[in-house]
Amino acid sequence: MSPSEQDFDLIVIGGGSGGLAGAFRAASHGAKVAMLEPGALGGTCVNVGCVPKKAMWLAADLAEHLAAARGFGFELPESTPLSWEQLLLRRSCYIENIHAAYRKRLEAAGIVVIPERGSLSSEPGVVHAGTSSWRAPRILLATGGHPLKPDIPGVELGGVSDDFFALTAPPSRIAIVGGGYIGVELASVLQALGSRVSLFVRQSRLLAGFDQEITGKLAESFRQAGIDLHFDCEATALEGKPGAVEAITGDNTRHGPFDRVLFATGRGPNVDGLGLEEAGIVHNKRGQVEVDAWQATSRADVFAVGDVTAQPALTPVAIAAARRLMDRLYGGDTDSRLELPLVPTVVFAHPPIASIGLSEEAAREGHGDAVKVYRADFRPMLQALSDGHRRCLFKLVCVGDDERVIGLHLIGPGSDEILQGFAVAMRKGITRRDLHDTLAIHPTSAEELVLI
Ligand SMILES: Cc1cc2nc3c(=O)[nH]c(=O)nc-3n(C[C@H](O)[C@H](O)[C@H](O)COP(=O)(O)OP(=O)(O)OC[C@H]3O[C@@H](n4cnc5c(N)ncnc54)[C@H](O)[C@@H]3O)c2cc1C
Ligand SMILES: NC(=O)c1ccc[n+]([C@@H]2O[C@H](COP(=O)([O-])OP(=O)(O)OC[C@H]3O[C@@H](n4cnc5c(N)ncnc54)[C@H](O)[C@@H]3O)[C@@H](O)[C@H]2O)c1
Repeated sequence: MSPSEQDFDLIVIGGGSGGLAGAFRAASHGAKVAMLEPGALGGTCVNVGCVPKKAMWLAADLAEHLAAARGFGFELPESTPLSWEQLLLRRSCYIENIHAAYRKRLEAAGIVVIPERGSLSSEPGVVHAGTSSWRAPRILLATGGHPLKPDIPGVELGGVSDDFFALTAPPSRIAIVGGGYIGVELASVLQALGSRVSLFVRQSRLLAGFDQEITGKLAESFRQAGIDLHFDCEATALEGKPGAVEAITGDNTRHGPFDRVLFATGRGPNVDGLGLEEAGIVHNKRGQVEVDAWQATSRADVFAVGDVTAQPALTPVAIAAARRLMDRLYGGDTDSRLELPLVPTVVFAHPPIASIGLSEEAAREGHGDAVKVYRADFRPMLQALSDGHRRCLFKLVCVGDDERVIGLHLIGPGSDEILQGFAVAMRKGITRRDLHDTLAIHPTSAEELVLI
């Protein structure tokens, strides 16, 4: 056998959230693993997703807390400018530490990292990478996704979320197109850090699929914060030149000029050059690899996890899918697989939204009059003490005589940290009575959920 045909038990294509989790878990069960990753370790989440996004969100949160501190009596100067350069430096140091930690763990686990783009072969168990081919009886596809732009004239004048992370200074006027997770998060961070943001949403609401009352509150907060919000408004063209771009919308209105336009109009799977057709791997119309409940593709040796599939595009979903798959393939746990109905999620807007289970609309559609909704609408103590305007709305969606909790939706400061523990409880199938039987922790915002 030539060196390029070295045998592994598993070849992982992609070193992002899902690929790394799969490689580590398989190796922990004793598998000999190779991982192909031509880019930075950690993929989207670590380099151009969750992690740098959260750094920016924390900066925006601190800006809000500085205002609250003044309300408490701290004598801060009128203007407390942010050094964008310093923030970016801190952010990249943090990310470099993650890379270093991964490198150390990969080495310790004996995982061979091949810095090449991989593609499947029509021959089962073979992966091509550069001029080499590698063999393993099992292959994991974890190639993730990339931002999509709409097909409109002048689209090249606009960027995507990756370009947001490359900004060396905050734009003074920016347009963001798209009212999903990324559009909402970027709009909110940039406005809080001093940009004037216009957000163009083609639907009549933010964050389709989330509880509508909660997203209505977010829209209200955005308007209060000064975000110029346009609903039912599709960008049909961009005109101008870099640094002075106008957005033309469906009704032929011109908006701008903006120094930047960013598209946050969804993401597509990284399947170009992956050899799916040659390998006979079935995918859907969007190119996402079809997997069954066991992450198996249409070819017996190939499995897939994460954003390259149609499963929810969230890091913990990719990680859980990969770990459970490896526990099944190499750890002897024959029942191990991802269970999806209850996916907790946070939208890191200002204020944040945290959500699990059915929205009020979805619950009423499925369960009609058996649904009962309880609300706590209050001003958190920090806001009240500092004359802040932020309120929290916590919603409990219950069904049946025993009031089983089937949805929990929070908006307001602290929501992002509160949901995780309640997600554990939801998995256990709690009722409203269980919440009432739990002693509150006082004084907190979270206690509202057991008193609701
Ligand atoms: C701006 C933004 C913010 C986000 N915020 C959050 C958040 O707060 N919370 C959350 O849960 N999720 C968040 N997400 C989603 C999350 O980042 C993804 O769901 C997650 O990274 C998916 O992991 P993955 O392993 O499937 O793919 P990725 O992390 O994208 O990794 C795929 C890797 O495969 C590599 N690759 C691609 N093609 C090949 C090939 N042919 N050969 C070898 N390697 C290849 C790529 O270089 C990449 O490193 C965010 C996403 C974005 C864009
Ligand atoms: N906090 C988090 O967990 C987090 C944060 C960011 C991203 N993500 C993940 O990444 C995924 C991708 O994020 P996203 O915001 O790009 O996608 P998304 O699917 O959440 O939202 C895309 C938005 O763009 C709109 N859109 C699509 N085409 C358009 C067009 N031509 N013109 C105008 N609007 C258009 C859609 O209607 C939708 O509102 C998310 O679905 C989520 O799973 C998660």
